[in-house]
Parts: sequence; structure tokens; C-alpha cells
Amino acid sequence: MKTFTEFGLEPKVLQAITELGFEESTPIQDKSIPIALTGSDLIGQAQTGTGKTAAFGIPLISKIPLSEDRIVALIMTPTRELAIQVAEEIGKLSRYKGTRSLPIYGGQDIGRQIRALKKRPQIIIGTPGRLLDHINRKTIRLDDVQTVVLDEADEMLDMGFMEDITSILSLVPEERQTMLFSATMPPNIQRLAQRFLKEPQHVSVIPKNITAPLIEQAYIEVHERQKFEALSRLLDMESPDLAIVFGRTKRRVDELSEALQKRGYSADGLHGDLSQNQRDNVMRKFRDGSIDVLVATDVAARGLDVSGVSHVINFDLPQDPESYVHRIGRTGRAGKEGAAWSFVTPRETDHLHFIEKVTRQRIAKKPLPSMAEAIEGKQRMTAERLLEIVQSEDFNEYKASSIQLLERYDSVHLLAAAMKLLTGEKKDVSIELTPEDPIRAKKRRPDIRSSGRRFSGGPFGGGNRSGSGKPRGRDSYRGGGSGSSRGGRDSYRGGRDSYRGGDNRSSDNRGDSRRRNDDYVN
Ligand SMILES: Nc1ncnc2c1ncn2[C@@H]1O[C@H](COP(=O)(O)OP(=O)(O)OP(=O)(O)O)[C@@H](O)[C@H]1O
Ligand SMILES: [Mg+2]
Repeated sequence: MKTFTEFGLEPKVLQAITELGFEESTPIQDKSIPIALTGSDLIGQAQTGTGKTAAFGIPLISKIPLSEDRIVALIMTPTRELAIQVAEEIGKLSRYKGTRSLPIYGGQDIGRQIRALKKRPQIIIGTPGRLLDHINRKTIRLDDVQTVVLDEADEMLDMGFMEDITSILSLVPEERQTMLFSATMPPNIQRLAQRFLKEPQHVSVIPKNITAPLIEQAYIEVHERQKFEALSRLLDMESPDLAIVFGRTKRRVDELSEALQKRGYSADGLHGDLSQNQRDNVMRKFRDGSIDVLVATDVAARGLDVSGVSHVINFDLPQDPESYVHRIGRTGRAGKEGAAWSFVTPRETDHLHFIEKVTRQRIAKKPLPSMAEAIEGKQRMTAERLLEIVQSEDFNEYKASSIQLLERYDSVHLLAAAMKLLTGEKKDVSIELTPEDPIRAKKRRPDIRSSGRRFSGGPFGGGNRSGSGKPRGRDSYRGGGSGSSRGGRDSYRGGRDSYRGGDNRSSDNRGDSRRRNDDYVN
């Protein structure tokens, strides 16, 4: 654990870091920043929410001279929302230095992007499909790029972006620095590394549990048809600040967000079939708290950093353990605690055990919240909201009518009615969701990481809260050499495909034999 002053960074970059409120560097930042500053290739792995963005962002910005007027750095992300978010963080970090960066992603008006490119950005943060569009139109040239970062590198591979990445990187000079970052490094990441990296340094700060340490994990066994009731009871019982509910398909997300709205929750959906405008709106509403439940496909599983997300709920279990790790990692970030709940149908319990095995983390079974617990939770929340207003003493204009009402009605009756109104309860609206098939457990070597150096604590409480607390021999869960487990994993992957998150253009164009069901495409 260091302070940022120890990296020899220039004052303007330090000033931006201070302004972001970062006091100490996180372990991945400690280890990556000095290596990245030397220009060496790097594979960086650390738990979700531990500051990987700044781990590559800070050295990237530091190395770019102010006078530079070419594109010298390229960051690729699997989804548009992530490109936007990473660009924001890079923007904040380079605020005083004045480094110019630009997000480039599908769904946004290309003319606008072309105009913005004329302002000579030094760093481009983009999704592969739209990047290729610009390259083909010659509105982006990569001849001067010196540093490339693949954020969520394993996901880029999974989404079938290998071809796009290969085309893009073939246009970047060989003499360059390439860095891969993710919380999960399944064995097939080697393929990417071998192809694109030169003698990379591995930086891994993954403790025993790959899932972030401050996330309380639980599951509830429910039948498919009970899931919605379970969700509304859980939301009532827990009254999350902000929650992300993951559904398996776009249809599911649409139906679920509509159902939640009908029942009086402030929810909206995010998936890849929405227009970019809709996607931006939903994200904006979620970030500013005007909705408190975001229902999403895996398009929101990776990298998104929204402060205040106290709960992640897997309405449907994800197909693979990596997705589980990333989904639940939307909470419990930057040292904050979070809760992750998963609904597991009876036929999916094997799959859950598989996830536990790969993540080396026991997930506690909890009972379905009772009606009484749900009601109590909701009323507690409502009372809290009332009392906040009472304390604020900001209700003068309601006093006169209250006095009138109290002259005619009983005070308890009145307050009970007001509370009922405040809960926004709409229990009588009937809800029908199209059932989803259960996820089938598939076999593969349960290895989620490529290199395994141990890590000992640090800011964000890393590594010290380890679930069962029992030391488990890591080898017991590890597959063989990472190369050899490739076959197993790929075959496991075969069915998923679900998720080509960010870039509709490239996902639509890809004749995708792996894709099982169009519904799955984000
Ligand atoms: N040194 C630091 N001190 C305090 N907060 C930090 C520090 N570094 C990063 N953060 C904050 O921590 C949060 C998580 O960071 P970031 O999104 O980079 O995590 P990540 O490791 O990339 O997670 P994921 O695997 O989910 O993408 C952000 O809000 C970021 O601003
Ligand atoms: Mg990240």
C-alpha cells in the first residue's frame, strides 16, 4: 500500500488523483503502475472494483507528452457503456495535464465522432466494431499508437472479438506496449497473450477467493414460477440503495423491468437491443438515482462502476462462473460492502456448486423471504423516509391540511394510510413472465485464473475475508497447465454465446455458429 507520490508521477496527474479522492493506491495499482511506466507488456488481474482502470490509466496518461497531436494510445472495451465510463475516468485523471481522450462506440452518431476526432485526441477508448468502422473510413489511423490496453480482455475474447482485435492490432506498430486487464483470466487468455504480447509481466493480486471480499453471497432455491414473487419480497426485505438485477435474455429483461414498474418499483431495463439513446438514458437514470433497480443482461456485467449499488441479484444464474464473478462485482467496490443474491431453480443446484467450486467460495443458502419479512422491510423503509422528512422539518405547507384531517380522523389510521400510499404498493397487479429454461451444469476444468501469485491484504480490505475461512489448497481446484485446459474450456463455452455485449454492429455481422438463441444477444 503506497501513496501515489511514490510513483514519481508529475504534479498535474497527482493533483487529479487527489481530486478523485484516492489516498492510497490499491494493490493492482501498486504493482502495475511502475511496470506500465517502464513500457513493458503487462497482464493485470485483480478483483472487481479494485481500481484496474486507474492502474492502466495513470501510467498511460503520464507517458503522453502534452505536445502530442496523434493517437498514441488505444483502450478497447467489450461494451459501449464501459467505453463511456473508462473515457470518463481517463478524462478525470487527465484533467489538469490536459491529455485529450475520446470514446468511440457503436450506436453514437458517427459524424459527431468524426468531428470530435478532428480535435486530435491522444487516447481513444472504443469498442472494436466502431473502431473498425473508423479505421475503414480512414477517420482513425493507428500508425502512431504506442500503447494498447484491452480492458476485460477475457470477455473480448469470449464475445468473439478475436477477429476484430486481430485486424485492429495488425494496424498498430509492432513496437508498442500492450496490456491486458480483467478480474478473471481463464486459460484461453493465453491465446490472446501469445498472439499480441511480448514477454508480458504478470501482475496478479487475486487472493484465495476470486470474488471481491466485501460481497456477502447468498442464494435462494426457487422454482421458475416463484422467481418474481421472490424478487419483490427480496427487494422489499432488503430495501437496496441501488440494485442490479441480472436476467438471462433481452426478453427476460424487458418483461422483468416492466413487471417491476407495474408493481410500483422504480426500475428500468438495459440490453443490447435498445437504441444507444435509450441505453444512455437508463444508465444516466441509474447513476443519478432516479431509478433504483437496473434490470440488465450481461451487457452490464463487466466493468461498470456505479457508486451506491448495494445489491446484485441474479434473477437467472449466469451460464459461466466468470460472468458470476463480474456480475456480483458490480457491488462491493472500492472498499464498500455489498450483497449478492442468486435465484437457483432445483435443477440448477449442480450449476451453482460448479460456480462455487470455480470461485472457491461457498454461497450460503437462505430461505425465501417470508411475506412478513417483506412487509416489515418495506414498512421500515417507509418509516425511515417519513422520519427523514420529519427531521428536515420541511413540510410546513402540509400542516394545515393535516390539522384538518386530524380533526376528522384517527391519527393512527391516517398515518397508516399515508404509509401505505408511500410504499407505492401495487400487489394486486398480476405478473406473467415467460419461463426460461434452467441453465445446465457443464463440465470444464474449474480454473478461472492464469497465474497465481498470492496477495496479502491492502486497501479495500482485500483478501482477508475469505468465506469459509478454511485454507483450501489452491491446487485442488486448479486445472493442469493453462495451455492444456484450453480444450476443456472452449467446449464448455460452446453453448453460451449469449453475449456479444457492446457493439451491435459487429455482433450483428458475425455469422455466429456459436450463438444459440438470438434472444441471448445483448
Ligand atoms: N486508489 C484508489 N483509492 C480509492 N478509490 C479508488 C482507487 N482507485 C480506484 N478507485 C475507485 O474504485 C472504483 C472501482 O475502480 P475500477 O472501476 O477501476 O475497478 P476495476 O478493478 O476495474 O473493477 P472491474 O473488474 O469491475 O472492472 C472506482 O470508483 C474508482 O474510482
Ligand atoms: Mg474495470
